[in-house]
Amino acid sequence: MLYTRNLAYAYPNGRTLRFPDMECAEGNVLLITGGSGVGKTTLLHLLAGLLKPSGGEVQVAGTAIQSLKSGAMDAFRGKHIGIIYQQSHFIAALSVKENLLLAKKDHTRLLELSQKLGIQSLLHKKPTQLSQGEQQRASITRALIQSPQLLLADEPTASLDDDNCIAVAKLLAAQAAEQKAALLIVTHDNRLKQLFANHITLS
Ligand SMILES: Nc1ncnc2c1ncn2[C@@H]1O[C@H](COP(=O)(O)OP(=O)(O)OP(=O)(O)O)[C@@H](O)[C@H]1O
Repeated sequence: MLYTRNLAYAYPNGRTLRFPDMECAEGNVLLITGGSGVGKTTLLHLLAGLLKPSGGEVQVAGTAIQSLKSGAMDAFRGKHIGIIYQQSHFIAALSVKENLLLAKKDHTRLLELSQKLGIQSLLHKKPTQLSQGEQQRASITRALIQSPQLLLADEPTASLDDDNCIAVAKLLAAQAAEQKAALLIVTHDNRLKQLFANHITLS
């Protein structure tokens, strides 16, 4: 589902970041950890096609995404890749439900996912009225609504307490497995190492 070969990225006037080769099959989880500044966010942006690598290859669902032009990349991302950020970036003036329907106007799917993720009673609320853990569950719902084949999660548990951290991470993995999505979690949160065996540390 996801694999990379010889992936590298050079920021203008910066050093070249080189990443170990990685693979993640559908339904599986790959955890990427590493300290501040090692390139976790850069890697996630390369895998999402938000940055073009200066070298190497990223394959998602059989497509070498580094070769796609920007319009085609945007369309590919919308169809195949769901991204979950540490901060949920919801529009404050809209309800949670309205925010989630912006991702895809599919009421049936939204209802089904909200029940699974236990947020159906929160849909009418404004995002700021949700706790951090609830916001993360809403973010996961938003990423899942398009049934992506690749789920990328950037520090999804960093702002959560231990109980919520484990609950959110397990929920994310369970949903990825159920939908046969490959799940890649990029984090400096060492608490997640106990949950996921498939693990690469960047340095
Ligand atoms: N726009 C930029 N221009 C030049 N260098 C950059 C830029 N963005 C990031 N870098 C450098 O690239 C390296 C990797 O940054 P990145 O943000 O990917 O690390 P990270 O592992 O996500 O860090 P953190 O955990 O602190 O968020 C760092 O050395 C950083 O200084």
